[in-house]
Amino acid sequence: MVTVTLPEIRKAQPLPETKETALDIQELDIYYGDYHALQNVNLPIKKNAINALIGPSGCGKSTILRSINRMNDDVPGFRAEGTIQYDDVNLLHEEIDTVALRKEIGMVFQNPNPFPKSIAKNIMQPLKEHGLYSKQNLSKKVEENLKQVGLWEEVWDRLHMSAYSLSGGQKQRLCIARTLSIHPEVILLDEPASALDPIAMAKIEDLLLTLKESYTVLLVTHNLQQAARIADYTAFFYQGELVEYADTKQFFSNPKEKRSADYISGRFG
Ligand SMILES: Nc1ncnc2c1ncn2[C@@H]1O[C@H](COP(=O)(O)OP(=O)(O)OP(=O)(O)O)[C@@H](O)[C@H]1O
Repeated sequence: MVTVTLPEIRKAQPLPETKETALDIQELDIYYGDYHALQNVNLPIKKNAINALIGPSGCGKSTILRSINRMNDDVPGFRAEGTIQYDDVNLLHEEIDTVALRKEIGMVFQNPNPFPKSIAKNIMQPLKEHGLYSKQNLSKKVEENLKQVGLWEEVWDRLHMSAYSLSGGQKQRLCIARTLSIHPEVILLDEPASALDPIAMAKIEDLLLTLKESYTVLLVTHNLQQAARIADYTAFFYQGELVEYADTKQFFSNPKEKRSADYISGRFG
């Protein structure tokens, strides 16, 4: 019999907890003026995994996404202390190039916000802006991107129609395709399916499960069932504090903190 040691098994098939960290949030404090919105948050965002941020309204979930992408820089009174480490860069460094940052770390919002252009141009525009195309391969790239989000079959014969003619779920998948077109490493999604019907939501969830093979996914969701269904890791926030971070199965089946148990059983929030 061939025996395999534990380290060998780990090497062959990484356990979820041994996944590499894509973004490492360390001692993060966020202020809006005098308001201390996030307090000493330490959280690893795992590579090639779906990382869910959950918690009641106002607990700071969107603030984390917006801080990673530096979208709060212009908010009056906003201040961030601590580190968000990405490779060898602290994303909070004041001299960071936010255009380059947003190419590596893309964002998808709650309400689908396609450009007021044709379906094809929604994909072409970022490709052009980032010099990622040649005339010969532009339509091929559009096709590839739309296939990546399962939209090609639905829209191939109306690529030149306005993106506004799509359904809500289709618009959201187009926005995800647009984000993917410039090859980010990390995708931040702020409640991407909360405005959608259950079928469109299921398509987004299936898509995220596919995307995690190639990308790191950081998902803010109010929907606990969604986090339980698709997230590999779950972080629960309450009033600006990270209460618990765990493997999703463990978090929902055996939370360590009373506040987590109360929240997932609907006793508050
Ligand atoms: N631009 C801002 N100026 C002042 N305070 C803000 C600003 N944005 C957020 N806050 C405050 O920071 C806290 C965290 O807000 P945030 O939007 O991150 O919460 P959230 O968990 O994403 O909430 P929701 O689930 O309702 O979107 C809240 O108390 C909010 O009022």
